[in-house]
Amino acid sequence: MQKRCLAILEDGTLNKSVSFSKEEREKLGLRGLLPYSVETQDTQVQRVMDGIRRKGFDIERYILLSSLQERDERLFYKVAIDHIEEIMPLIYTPTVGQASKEFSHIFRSPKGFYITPDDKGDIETILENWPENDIRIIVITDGQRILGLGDLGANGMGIPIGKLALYTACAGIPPHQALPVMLDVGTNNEELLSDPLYLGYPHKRLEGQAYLELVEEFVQAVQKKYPRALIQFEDFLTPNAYGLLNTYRDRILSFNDDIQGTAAVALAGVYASSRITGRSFVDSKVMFLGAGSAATGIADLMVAAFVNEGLSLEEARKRLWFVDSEGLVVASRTDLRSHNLPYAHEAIQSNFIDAIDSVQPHILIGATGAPGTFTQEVIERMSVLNEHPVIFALSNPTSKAECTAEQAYTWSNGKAIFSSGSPFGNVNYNGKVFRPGQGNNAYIFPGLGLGAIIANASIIPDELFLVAAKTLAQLVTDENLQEGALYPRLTEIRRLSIEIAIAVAEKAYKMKIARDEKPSNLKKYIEEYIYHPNY
Ligand SMILES: NC(=O)c1ccc[n+]([C@@H]2O[C@H](COP(=O)([O-])OP(=O)(O)OC[C@H]3O[C@@H](n4cnc5c(N)ncnc54)[C@H](O)[C@@H]3O)[C@@H](O)[C@H]2O)c1
Ligand SMILES: O=C(O)C[C@H](O)C(=O)O
Ligand SMILES: [Mg+2]
Repeated sequence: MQKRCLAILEDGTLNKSVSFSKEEREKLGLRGLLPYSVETQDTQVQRVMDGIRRKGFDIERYILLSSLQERDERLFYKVAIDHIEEIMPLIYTPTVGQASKEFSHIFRSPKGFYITPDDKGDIETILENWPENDIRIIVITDGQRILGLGDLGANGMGIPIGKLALYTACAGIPPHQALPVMLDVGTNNEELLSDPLYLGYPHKRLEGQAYLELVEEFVQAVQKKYPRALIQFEDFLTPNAYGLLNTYRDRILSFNDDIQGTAAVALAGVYASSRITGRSFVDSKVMFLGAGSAATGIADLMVAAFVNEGLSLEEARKRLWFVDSEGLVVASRTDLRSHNLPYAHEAIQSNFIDAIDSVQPHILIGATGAPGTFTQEVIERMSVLNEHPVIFALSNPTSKAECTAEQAYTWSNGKAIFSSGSPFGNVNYNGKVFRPGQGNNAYIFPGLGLGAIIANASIIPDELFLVAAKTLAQLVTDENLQEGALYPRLTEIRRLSIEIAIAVAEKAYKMKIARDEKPSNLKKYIEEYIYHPNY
Protein backbone atom coordinates (compact mmCIF):
# COMPACT_ATOMS: atom_id res chain seq x y z
CA MET A 1 0.00 0.00 0.00
CA GLN A 2 1.27 3.44 -0.86
CA LYS A 3 2.45 5.40 2.16
CA ARG A 4 0.78 8.68 3.03
CA CYS A 5 1.18 11.66 5.31
CA LEU A 6 3.88 11.59 7.98
CA ALA A 7 4.82 8.01 7.08
CA ILE A 8 6.26 9.38 3.84
CA LEU A 9 8.31 12.07 5.54
CA GLU A 10 9.61 9.47 7.99
CA ASP A 11 10.73 7.06 5.26
CA GLY A 12 14.23 8.10 4.19
CA THR A 13 13.89 6.38 0.85
CA LEU A 14 10.71 8.29 -0.05
CA ASN A 15 11.16 11.59 1.70
CA LYS A 16 11.98 14.66 -0.32
CA SER A 17 10.74 17.14 2.24
CA VAL A 18 10.15 20.63 0.87
CA SER A 19 10.75 19.37 -2.67
CA PHE A 20 7.30 17.71 -2.74
CA SER A 21 5.27 19.67 -5.27
CA LYS A 22 1.89 21.22 -4.45
CA GLU A 23 0.20 18.39 -6.38
CA GLU A 24 2.14 15.73 -4.48
CA ARG A 25 1.33 17.39 -1.19
CA GLU A 26 -2.37 17.28 -2.09
CA LYS A 27 -2.28 13.69 -3.31
CA LEU A 28 -0.12 12.25 -0.52
CA GLY A 29 -1.77 13.96 2.42
CA LEU A 30 1.16 16.26 3.08
CA ARG A 31 -0.74 19.57 3.14
CA GLY A 32 -0.07 21.32 6.41
CA LEU A 33 2.92 19.10 7.16
CA LEU A 34 5.47 21.18 5.27
CA PRO A 35 6.35 24.86 5.09
CA TYR A 36 4.94 26.80 2.12
CA SER A 37 7.98 26.93 -0.14
CA VAL A 38 8.47 24.27 -2.81
CA GLU A 39 12.20 23.95 -3.41
CA THR A 40 14.35 22.25 -5.99
CA GLN A 41 16.68 19.53 -4.78
CA ASP A 42 19.63 21.80 -5.61
CA THR A 43 18.35 24.41 -3.17
CA GLN A 44 18.12 21.74 -0.50
CA VAL A 45 21.69 20.69 -1.33
CA GLN A 46 22.75 24.28 -0.79
CA ARG A 47 21.10 24.34 2.64
CA VAL A 48 22.87 21.12 3.64
CA MET A 49 26.23 22.46 2.47
CA ASP A 50 25.68 25.70 4.39
CA GLY A 51 24.91 23.64 7.49
CA ILE A 52 28.02 21.53 7.03
CA ARG A 53 30.26 24.55 6.55
CA ARG A 54 28.84 26.25 9.64
CA LYS A 55 29.86 23.36 11.92
CA GLY A 56 33.06 23.69 13.90
CA PHE A 57 34.26 20.06 13.82
CA ASP A 58 34.36 17.32 11.22
CA ILE A 59 32.77 14.83 13.62
CA GLU A 60 29.72 17.13 13.80
CA ARG A 61 29.66 17.22 10.00
CA TYR A 62 29.79 13.40 10.00
CA ILE A 63 26.82 13.25 12.40
CA LEU A 64 24.87 15.75 10.29
CA LEU A 65 25.47 13.70 7.15
CA SER A 66 24.68 10.42 8.88
CA SER A 67 21.33 11.81 10.04
CA LEU A 68 20.63 13.11 6.54
CA GLN A 69 21.33 9.64 5.13
CA GLU A 70 18.54 8.29 7.35
CA ARG A 71 16.14 11.17 6.83
CA ASP A 72 16.44 11.73 3.09
CA GLU A 73 18.65 9.20 1.31
CA ARG A 74 18.46 10.83 -2.10
CA LEU A 75 19.44 14.23 -0.76
CA PHE A 76 22.37 12.64 1.11
CA TYR A 77 23.69 11.05 -2.09
CA LYS A 78 23.03 14.16 -4.15
CA VAL A 79 25.11 16.16 -1.66
CA ALA A 80 27.85 13.50 -1.67
CA ILE A 81 28.01 13.24 -5.47
CA ASP A 82 27.81 16.96 -6.23
CA HIS A 83 30.42 17.87 -3.58
CA ILE A 84 32.50 14.69 -3.48
CA GLU A 85 35.85 16.37 -2.77
CA GLU A 86 34.40 18.11 0.27
CA ILE A 87 32.15 15.29 1.44
CA MET A 88 34.36 12.23 0.98
CA PRO A 89 36.76 13.16 3.80
CA LEU A 90 33.70 13.52 6.06
CA ILE A 91 31.98 10.19 5.34
CA TYR A 92 35.23 8.27 4.74
CA THR A 93 38.87 8.61 5.81
CA PRO A 94 39.91 10.53 7.88
CA THR A 95 36.65 11.44 9.67
CA VAL A 96 35.25 7.89 9.57
CA GLY A 97 38.25 6.92 11.72
CA GLN A 98 37.24 9.33 14.43
CA ALA A 99 33.58 8.41 14.01
CA SER A 100 34.47 4.74 14.49
CA LYS A 101 36.46 5.49 17.62
CA GLU A 102 33.43 7.37 18.99
CA PHE A 103 30.77 5.13 17.44
CA SER A 104 29.18 4.04 20.72
CA HIS A 105 29.02 7.63 21.92
CA ILE A 106 27.62 9.30 18.81
CA PHE A 107 25.25 6.41 17.97
CA ARG A 108 21.70 7.53 17.12
CA SER A 109 19.97 4.80 15.18
CA PRO A 110 21.21 1.50 13.82
CA LYS A 111 22.36 0.98 10.24
CA GLY A 112 23.38 -2.41 8.91
CA PHE A 113 23.43 -5.92 10.30
CA TYR A 114 25.11 -7.28 13.44
CA ILE A 115 26.22 -10.82 14.19
CA THR A 116 27.62 -11.95 17.53
CA PRO A 117 28.65 -15.33 18.95
CA ASP A 118 25.18 -15.47 20.57
CA ASP A 119 23.79 -15.85 17.05
CA LYS A 120 25.64 -19.09 16.36
CA GLY A 121 23.27 -21.52 14.67
CA ASP A 122 20.73 -18.74 13.96
CA ILE A 123 22.43 -16.60 11.32
CA GLU A 124 20.28 -17.85 8.46
CA THR A 125 17.16 -17.16 10.52
CA ILE A 126 18.14 -13.68 11.65
CA LEU A 127 19.25 -12.71 8.15
CA GLU A 128 15.55 -13.06 7.31
CA ASN A 129 15.05 -9.97 9.48
CA TRP A 130 16.85 -7.87 6.92
CA PRO A 131 14.06 -6.39 4.81
CA GLU A 132 15.71 -6.41 1.37
CA ASN A 133 15.63 -9.37 -0.97
CA ASP A 134 18.19 -8.43 -3.56
CA ILE A 135 21.47 -7.59 -1.82
CA ARG A 136 24.36 -7.36 -4.30
CA ILE A 137 27.17 -6.05 -2.14
CA ILE A 138 28.14 -6.75 1.46
CA VAL A 139 31.01 -5.10 3.29
CA ILE A 140 31.87 -7.04 6.43
CA THR A 141 34.41 -6.30 9.16
CA ASP A 142 35.16 -7.77 12.56
CA GLY A 143 36.63 -4.44 13.64
CA GLN A 144 40.03 -5.78 14.64
CA ARG A 145 42.18 -3.52 12.42
CA ILE A 146 40.18 -0.40 11.69
CA LEU A 147 42.40 1.74 9.43
CA GLY A 148 45.61 2.20 11.41
CA LEU A 149 43.61 2.60 14.64
CA GLY A 150 43.73 -0.97 15.91
CA ASP A 151 40.97 -3.06 17.49
CA LEU A 152 37.79 -0.97 17.68
CA GLY A 153 35.42 -3.91 18.13
CA ALA A 154 31.81 -3.20 17.14
CA ASN A 155 32.67 0.49 16.80
CA GLY A 156 34.29 -0.52 13.53
CA MET A 157 30.79 -0.60 11.96
CA GLY A 158 31.57 2.92 10.74
CA ILE A 159 33.83 1.39 8.09
CA PRO A 160 31.33 -0.88 6.25
CA ILE A 161 28.78 1.95 6.38
CA GLY A 162 31.31 4.40 4.91
CA LYS A 163 32.59 2.00 2.23
CA LEU A 164 29.04 1.25 1.10
CA ALA A 165 28.15 4.94 0.99
CA LEU A 166 31.05 5.23 -1.47
CA TYR A 167 29.76 2.26 -3.48
CA THR A 168 26.60 4.27 -4.06
CA ALA A 169 28.12 7.75 -4.38
CA CYS A 170 31.11 6.70 -6.51
CA ALA A 171 29.72 3.80 -8.56
CA GLY A 172 25.95 4.11 -8.33
CA ILE A 173 25.18 0.84 -6.55
CA PRO A 174 21.54 1.22 -5.46
CA PRO A 175 21.58 1.73 -1.68
CA HIS A 176 18.93 -0.91 -1.02
CA GLN A 177 21.25 -3.50 -2.61
CA ALA A 178 24.06 -2.78 -0.13
CA LEU A 179 24.44 -4.35 3.29
CA PRO A 180 26.98 -3.30 5.95
CA VAL A 181 27.80 -6.15 8.33
CA MET A 182 29.53 -6.13 11.69
CA LEU A 183 30.83 -9.52 12.72
CA ASP A 184 30.97 -8.57 16.38
CA VAL A 185 32.99 -11.33 17.99
CA GLY A 186 34.10 -9.14 20.91
CA THR A 187 37.14 -6.95 21.35
CA ASN A 188 40.50 -7.14 23.07
CA ASN A 189 40.47 -3.37 23.51
CA GLU A 190 40.27 -2.92 27.30
CA GLU A 191 39.24 0.70 27.00
CA LEU A 192 36.14 -0.31 25.06
CA LEU A 193 35.34 -3.21 27.38
CA SER A 194 35.31 -0.84 30.34
CA ASP A 195 33.32 1.88 28.55
CA PRO A 196 29.75 1.83 29.93
CA LEU A 197 28.45 3.17 26.61
CA TYR A 198 30.19 0.51 24.48
CA LEU A 199 27.54 -1.06 22.26
CA GLY A 200 29.30 -4.22 21.18
CA TYR A 201 29.54 -7.78 22.48
CA PRO A 202 31.31 -7.08 25.78
CA HIS A 203 33.77 -9.97 25.81
CA LYS A 204 37.24 -10.83 24.64
CA ARG A 205 37.42 -11.81 21.00
CA LEU A 206 36.23 -15.19 19.85
CA GLU A 207 39.18 -16.88 18.16
CA GLY A 208 40.31 -20.03 16.40
CA GLN A 209 37.88 -22.64 15.14
CA ALA A 210 34.81 -21.06 16.74
CA TYR A 211 35.58 -17.79 14.94
CA LEU A 212 36.06 -19.47 11.59
CA GLU A 213 32.84 -21.43 12.02
CA LEU A 214 30.90 -18.22 12.66
CA VAL A 215 32.29 -16.66 9.47
CA GLU A 216 31.46 -19.83 7.54
CA GLU A 217 27.92 -19.86 8.89
CA PHE A 218 27.49 -16.26 7.76
CA VAL A 219 28.91 -16.98 4.31
CA GLN A 220 26.55 -19.92 3.88
CA ALA A 221 23.55 -17.89 5.02
CA VAL A 222 24.47 -15.21 2.48
CA GLN A 223 24.88 -17.79 -0.28
CA LYS A 224 21.39 -19.00 0.45
CA LYS A 225 19.50 -15.71 0.81
CA TYR A 226 21.62 -13.51 -1.45
CA PRO A 227 23.39 -15.82 -3.93
CA ARG A 228 24.42 -12.91 -6.15
CA ALA A 229 26.01 -10.87 -3.37
CA LEU A 230 29.67 -9.91 -3.47
CA ILE A 231 31.29 -10.12 -0.03
CA GLN A 232 34.02 -7.55 0.60
CA PHE A 233 36.17 -8.37 3.63
CA GLU A 234 37.40 -5.16 5.23
CA ASP A 235 39.74 -4.22 8.06
CA PHE A 236 40.37 -7.68 9.47
CA LEU A 237 43.63 -8.17 11.34
CA THR A 238 46.24 -9.46 8.93
CA PRO A 239 46.34 -13.19 9.90
CA ASN A 240 42.54 -13.43 9.61
CA ALA A 241 42.53 -11.22 6.50
CA TYR A 242 44.80 -13.71 4.74
CA GLY A 243 43.14 -16.76 6.27
CA LEU A 244 39.68 -15.73 5.08
CA LEU A 245 40.95 -14.58 1.69
CA ASN A 246 42.57 -17.94 1.09
CA THR A 247 39.47 -19.79 2.26
CA TYR A 248 36.99 -17.90 0.11
CA ARG A 249 38.76 -16.39 -2.91
CA ASP A 250 38.30 -19.47 -5.11
CA ARG A 251 34.96 -20.45 -3.65
CA ILE A 252 32.67 -17.41 -3.63
CA LEU A 253 32.35 -13.94 -5.11
CA SER A 254 34.54 -12.11 -2.59
CA PHE A 255 37.72 -10.15 -2.09
CA ASN A 256 39.77 -8.53 0.63
CA ASP A 257 39.85 -4.81 0.00
CA ASP A 258 42.89 -4.07 2.17
CA ILE A 259 44.97 -6.67 0.37
CA GLN A 260 43.59 -6.63 -3.16
CA GLY A 261 41.82 -3.28 -3.60
CA THR A 262 44.81 -1.45 -2.15
CA ALA A 263 47.08 -3.42 -4.45
CA ALA A 264 45.23 -2.24 -7.54
CA VAL A 265 45.20 1.41 -6.52
CA ALA A 266 48.90 1.40 -5.68
CA LEU A 267 49.80 -0.40 -8.89
CA ALA A 268 47.77 2.13 -10.89
CA GLY A 269 49.70 4.96 -9.22
CA VAL A 270 53.01 3.27 -9.93
CA TYR A 271 52.06 2.78 -13.59
CA ALA A 272 51.11 6.46 -13.81
CA SER A 273 54.38 7.53 -12.15
CA SER A 274 56.33 6.06 -15.08
CA ARG A 275 55.01 8.87 -17.24
CA ILE A 276 56.83 11.37 -15.01
CA THR A 277 59.98 9.44 -14.12
CA GLY A 278 60.45 7.93 -17.59
CA ARG A 279 61.29 4.60 -15.96
CA SER A 280 59.18 1.72 -17.14
CA PHE A 281 57.38 -0.29 -14.49
CA VAL A 282 59.36 -3.41 -15.31
CA ASP A 283 62.62 -1.60 -14.49
CA SER A 284 61.37 -0.30 -11.15
CA LYS A 285 62.60 -1.31 -7.73
CA VAL A 286 60.13 -0.87 -4.91
CA MET A 287 60.71 -0.70 -1.18
CA PHE A 288 57.84 -1.16 1.26
CA LEU A 289 57.86 0.12 4.80
CA GLY A 290 55.48 -2.26 6.55
CA ALA A 291 55.10 -5.91 5.63
CA GLY A 292 51.48 -6.48 6.59
CA SER A 293 48.40 -7.14 4.52
CA ALA A 294 48.34 -3.85 2.59
CA ALA A 295 52.02 -3.84 1.59
CA THR A 296 52.16 -7.55 0.78
CA GLY A 297 48.93 -7.33 -1.19
CA ILE A 298 50.50 -4.63 -3.35
CA ALA A 299 53.65 -6.67 -3.85
CA ASP A 300 51.72 -9.79 -4.83
CA LEU A 301 49.80 -7.91 -7.52
CA MET A 302 53.01 -6.26 -8.72
CA VAL A 303 54.55 -9.70 -9.10
CA ALA A 304 51.59 -10.75 -11.24
CA ALA A 305 52.06 -7.58 -13.31
CA PHE A 306 55.83 -8.15 -13.70
CA VAL A 307 55.26 -11.74 -14.74
CA ASN A 308 52.72 -10.52 -17.32
CA GLU A 309 55.48 -8.34 -18.71
CA GLY A 310 57.79 -11.30 -19.14
CA LEU A 311 59.80 -11.52 -15.93
CA SER A 312 60.24 -14.80 -14.11
CA LEU A 313 58.68 -15.13 -10.67
CA GLU A 314 62.10 -14.87 -9.10
CA GLU A 315 63.10 -11.78 -11.09
CA ALA A 316 59.79 -10.18 -10.19
CA ARG A 317 60.14 -10.78 -6.48
CA LYS A 318 63.71 -9.50 -6.50
CA ARG A 319 62.39 -6.05 -7.46
CA LEU A 320 60.39 -5.83 -4.26
CA TRP A 321 61.91 -5.27 -0.82
CA PHE A 322 60.33 -4.95 2.59
CA VAL A 323 61.29 -3.27 5.84
CA ASP A 324 59.05 -3.84 8.85
CA SER A 325 59.26 -2.95 12.53
CA GLU A 326 62.20 -5.37 12.89
CA GLY A 327 64.15 -4.01 9.91
CA LEU A 328 64.85 -5.34 6.44
CA VAL A 329 62.96 -8.53 5.65
CA VAL A 330 65.68 -11.09 4.85
CA ALA A 331 65.90 -14.85 4.59
CA SER A 332 67.80 -15.27 7.86
CA ARG A 333 64.94 -13.88 9.92
CA THR A 334 62.93 -16.38 11.94
CA ASP A 335 60.01 -14.12 12.86
CA LEU A 336 58.41 -13.87 9.40
CA ARG A 337 54.87 -14.86 8.45
CA SER A 338 54.11 -16.97 5.41
CA HIS A 339 53.06 -13.95 3.32
CA ASN A 340 56.54 -12.44 3.87
CA LEU A 341 58.55 -15.46 2.80
CA PRO A 342 58.51 -14.87 -0.99
CA TYR A 343 60.14 -11.48 -0.34
CA ALA A 344 62.70 -12.57 2.26
CA HIS A 345 65.80 -12.15 0.11
CA GLU A 346 69.35 -13.28 0.77
CA ALA A 347 70.83 -10.10 2.23
CA ILE A 348 72.17 -8.75 5.46
CA GLN A 349 69.53 -7.52 7.85
CA SER A 350 69.69 -3.77 8.34
CA ASN A 351 67.70 -0.78 9.49
CA PHE A 352 65.48 1.25 7.15
CA ILE A 353 68.03 3.91 6.18
CA ASP A 354 70.76 1.38 5.44
CA ALA A 355 68.26 -0.68 3.48
CA ILE A 356 67.44 2.32 1.28
CA ASP A 357 71.15 2.83 0.65
CA SER A 358 71.79 -0.78 -0.24
CA VAL A 359 68.65 -1.53 -2.26
CA GLN A 360 68.41 1.92 -3.91
CA PRO A 361 64.68 1.82 -4.57
CA HIS A 362 62.89 4.10 -7.03
CA ILE A 363 59.58 3.86 -5.24
CA LEU A 364 58.84 3.90 -1.53
CA ILE A 365 55.50 2.65 -0.24
CA GLY A 366 54.51 3.06 3.40
CA ALA A 367 51.75 0.89 4.89
CA THR A 368 52.69 0.74 8.55
CA GLY A 369 50.04 2.59 10.50
CA ALA A 370 53.11 4.26 12.08
CA PRO A 371 53.11 8.04 11.58
CA GLY A 372 56.30 9.97 10.97
CA THR A 373 58.28 6.95 9.77
CA PHE A 374 59.16 8.71 6.51
CA THR A 375 61.57 11.09 8.19
CA GLN A 376 63.46 13.95 6.60
CA GLU A 377 66.47 11.65 6.29
CA VAL A 378 64.39 9.04 4.46
CA ILE A 379 62.97 11.52 1.95
CA GLU A 380 66.38 13.12 1.44
CA ARG A 381 68.02 9.76 0.75
CA MET A 382 65.30 8.89 -1.74
CA SER A 383 65.87 12.27 -3.41
CA VAL A 384 69.60 11.71 -3.70
CA LEU A 385 68.95 8.37 -5.36
CA ASN A 386 66.21 9.58 -7.70
CA GLU A 387 65.48 12.66 -9.78
CA HIS A 388 61.81 12.11 -8.89
CA PRO A 389 61.37 9.78 -5.92
CA VAL A 390 57.92 8.21 -5.86
CA ILE A 391 56.58 8.28 -2.32
CA PHE A 392 53.33 6.69 -1.14
CA ALA A 393 52.29 7.28 2.48
CA LEU A 394 49.29 4.97 2.45
CA SER A 395 48.46 4.67 6.14
CA ASN A 396 45.10 5.94 7.32
CA PRO A 397 43.69 8.06 8.78
CA THR A 398 45.71 11.25 8.27
CA SER A 399 47.15 11.04 11.79
CA LYS A 400 48.84 7.75 10.82
CA ALA A 401 50.41 8.87 7.53
CA GLU A 402 54.12 8.03 7.21
CA CYS A 403 54.70 11.70 6.30
CA THR A 404 52.61 14.66 5.26
CA ALA A 405 52.40 16.00 1.72
CA GLU A 406 54.15 19.16 2.79
CA GLN A 407 57.04 17.19 4.30
CA ALA A 408 57.43 15.11 1.15
CA TYR A 409 57.62 18.17 -1.11
CA THR A 410 59.77 20.24 1.25
CA TRP A 411 62.32 17.54 2.08
CA SER A 412 62.65 16.53 -1.57
CA ASN A 413 62.96 20.15 -2.78
CA GLY A 414 59.75 19.74 -4.72
CA LYS A 415 60.94 16.59 -6.53
CA ALA A 416 58.80 13.93 -4.85
CA ILE A 417 55.82 12.42 -6.60
CA PHE A 418 53.64 11.96 -3.57
CA SER A 419 50.39 10.13 -2.83
CA SER A 420 48.68 9.42 0.47
CA GLY A 421 45.89 7.15 1.68
CA SER A 422 44.03 10.03 3.33
CA PRO A 423 43.59 13.36 1.60
CA PHE A 424 46.02 16.25 1.97
CA GLY A 425 45.20 19.69 0.58
CA ASN A 426 47.27 21.40 -2.09
CA VAL A 427 50.80 22.38 -1.08
CA ASN A 428 52.50 25.53 -2.27
CA TYR A 429 56.23 24.89 -2.44
CA ASN A 430 58.55 27.54 -3.87
CA GLY A 431 55.75 29.09 -5.88
CA LYS A 432 54.56 25.82 -7.41
CA VAL A 433 51.23 24.37 -6.31
CA PHE A 434 51.20 20.57 -5.91
CA ARG A 435 48.00 18.54 -5.71
CA PRO A 436 48.84 15.27 -3.96
CA GLY A 437 46.82 12.33 -5.29
CA GLN A 438 44.90 10.13 -2.88
CA GLY A 439 46.23 6.58 -3.13
CA ASN A 440 43.19 4.99 -1.58
CA ASN A 441 41.37 1.81 -2.55
CA ALA A 442 38.28 4.01 -2.95
CA TYR A 443 39.44 4.54 -6.54
CA ILE A 444 39.15 0.79 -7.11
CA PHE A 445 36.55 -1.04 -5.03
CA PRO A 446 33.43 0.82 -6.22
CA GLY A 447 34.17 0.23 -9.91
CA LEU A 448 35.57 -3.25 -9.39
CA GLY A 449 32.54 -4.24 -7.31
CA LEU A 450 30.17 -2.77 -9.87
CA GLY A 451 31.86 -4.71 -12.68
CA ALA A 452 31.77 -7.96 -10.72
CA ILE A 453 28.10 -7.45 -9.86
CA ILE A 454 27.15 -6.61 -13.42
CA ALA A 455 28.79 -9.77 -14.76
CA ASN A 456 27.57 -11.71 -11.71
CA ALA A 457 31.08 -13.14 -11.50
CA SER A 458 31.56 -16.34 -9.55
CA ILE A 459 34.95 -15.30 -8.12
CA ILE A 460 37.36 -12.35 -8.42
CA PRO A 461 40.76 -13.55 -9.63
CA ASP A 462 43.90 -11.36 -9.76
CA GLU A 463 43.32 -10.65 -13.45
CA LEU A 464 40.34 -8.49 -12.49
CA PHE A 465 42.45 -6.40 -10.12
CA LEU A 466 45.13 -6.04 -12.79
CA VAL A 467 42.65 -4.83 -15.34
CA ALA A 468 41.18 -2.40 -12.81
CA ALA A 469 44.67 -1.03 -12.07
CA LYS A 470 45.51 -0.63 -15.75
CA THR A 471 42.21 1.06 -16.49
CA LEU A 472 42.64 3.52 -13.64
CA ALA A 473 46.21 4.31 -14.70
CA GLN A 474 45.02 5.02 -18.25
CA LEU A 475 42.44 7.45 -16.92
CA VAL A 476 45.16 9.61 -15.32
CA THR A 477 45.52 12.64 -17.59
CA ASP A 478 48.64 14.65 -18.40
CA GLU A 479 47.00 17.51 -16.55
CA ASN A 480 46.71 15.34 -13.42
CA LEU A 481 50.41 14.52 -13.67
CA GLN A 482 51.36 18.16 -14.21
CA GLU A 483 49.56 19.00 -10.98
CA GLY A 484 51.72 16.38 -9.28
CA ALA A 485 48.89 13.85 -8.85
CA LEU A 486 49.08 10.17 -9.81
CA TYR A 487 45.31 9.90 -9.66
CA PRO A 488 42.45 11.73 -11.39
CA ARG A 489 40.37 14.19 -9.45
CA LEU A 490 37.66 12.72 -7.24
CA THR A 491 35.13 14.85 -9.10
CA GLU A 492 35.57 12.31 -11.92
CA ILE A 493 35.03 9.26 -9.72
CA ARG A 494 31.63 8.15 -11.08
CA ARG A 495 32.94 8.20 -14.64
CA LEU A 496 36.14 6.41 -13.58
CA SER A 497 34.21 3.75 -11.67
CA ILE A 498 32.05 3.02 -14.70
CA GLU A 499 35.13 2.69 -16.91
CA ILE A 500 36.69 0.33 -14.37
CA ALA A 501 33.43 -1.62 -14.11
CA ILE A 502 33.25 -2.05 -17.88
CA ALA A 503 36.84 -3.29 -18.06
CA VAL A 504 36.33 -5.66 -15.11
CA ALA A 505 33.07 -7.06 -16.45
CA GLU A 506 34.59 -7.51 -19.93
CA LYS A 507 37.44 -9.46 -18.40
CA ALA A 508 35.02 -11.61 -16.39
CA TYR A 509 33.09 -12.51 -19.56
CA LYS A 510 36.34 -13.30 -21.35
CA MET A 511 37.55 -15.51 -18.49
CA LYS A 512 34.19 -17.27 -18.42
CA ILE A 513 33.64 -16.56 -14.74
CA ALA A 514 30.52 -14.47 -15.41
CA ARG A 515 27.30 -16.15 -14.33
CA ASP A 516 25.14 -13.73 -16.34
CA GLU A 517 25.03 -13.36 -20.11
CA LYS A 518 26.90 -10.41 -21.53
CA PRO A 519 24.41 -7.69 -22.46
CA SER A 520 24.53 -6.46 -26.06
CA ASN A 521 25.49 -2.96 -24.93
CA LEU A 522 27.44 -3.24 -21.69
CA LYS A 523 27.87 0.48 -21.09
CA LYS A 524 24.18 1.19 -21.60
CA TYR A 525 23.28 -1.74 -19.36
CA ILE A 526 25.49 -0.38 -16.57
CA GLU A 527 24.16 3.12 -17.00
CA GLU A 528 20.62 1.82 -16.71
CA TYR A 529 21.49 -0.17 -13.59
CA ILE A 530 23.10 2.58 -11.59
CA TYR A 531 21.36 4.70 -9.02
CA HIS A 532 20.73 8.39 -9.51
CA PRO A 533 19.77 10.38 -6.46
CA ASN A 534 17.69 13.00 -8.25
CA TYR A 535 14.15 13.37 -6.94
N1 LIG B 1 45.58 3.73 1.31
C1 LIG B 1 44.88 2.63 1.31
O1 LIG B 1 44.06 2.41 0.42
C2 LIG B 1 45.10 1.61 2.38
C3 LIG B 1 44.57 0.34 2.22
C4 LIG B 1 44.80 -0.62 3.20
C5 LIG B 1 45.51 -0.28 4.34
N2 LIG B 1 45.97 0.98 4.47
C6 LIG B 1 46.70 1.36 5.68
O2 LIG B 1 47.86 0.60 5.83
C7 LIG B 1 48.19 0.51 7.21
C8 LIG B 1 48.65 -0.90 7.51
O3 LIG B 1 47.63 -1.81 7.29
P1 LIG B 1 47.94 -3.39 7.31
O4 LIG B 1 46.66 -4.10 7.23
O5 LIG B 1 48.96 -3.71 6.30
O6 LIG B 1 48.54 -3.54 8.78
P2 LIG B 1 49.48 -4.68 9.34
O7 LIG B 1 49.39 -4.61 10.82
O8 LIG B 1 49.21 -5.96 8.66
O9 LIG B 1 50.94 -4.23 8.90
C9 LIG B 1 51.67 -3.21 9.48
C10 LIG B 1 53.13 -3.44 9.15
O10 LIG B 1 53.85 -2.27 9.50
C11 LIG B 1 55.01 -2.65 10.24
N3 LIG B 1 55.36 -1.53 11.12
C12 LIG B 1 54.65 -1.04 12.16
N4 LIG B 1 55.31 -0.02 12.73
C13 LIG B 1 56.45 0.14 12.02
C14 LIG B 1 57.56 1.02 12.11
N5 LIG B 1 57.60 1.97 13.06
N6 LIG B 1 58.56 0.88 11.22
C15 LIG B 1 58.51 -0.07 10.26
N7 LIG B 1 57.49 -0.92 10.12
C16 LIG B 1 56.47 -0.82 10.99
C17 LIG B 1 54.64 -3.92 10.96
O11 LIG B 1 55.81 -4.64 11.30
C18 LIG B 1 53.78 -4.60 9.90
O12 LIG B 1 54.59 -5.31 9.02
C19 LIG B 1 46.96 1.00 7.97
O13 LIG B 1 47.23 2.27 8.51
C20 LIG B 1 45.90 1.11 6.92
O14 LIG B 1 45.03 2.21 7.17
C21 LIG B 1 45.79 1.92 3.52
O1 LIG C 1 39.51 2.79 4.51
C1 LIG C 1 40.40 3.35 3.88
O2 LIG C 1 40.43 4.60 3.78
C2 LIG C 1 41.43 2.59 3.12
C3 LIG C 1 41.77 1.25 3.62
O3 LIG C 1 40.77 0.30 3.38
C4 LIG C 1 42.25 1.20 5.03
O4 LIG C 1 41.92 0.24 5.72
O5 LIG C 1 42.98 2.10 5.44
MG1 LIG D 1 40.39 -1.01 4.90
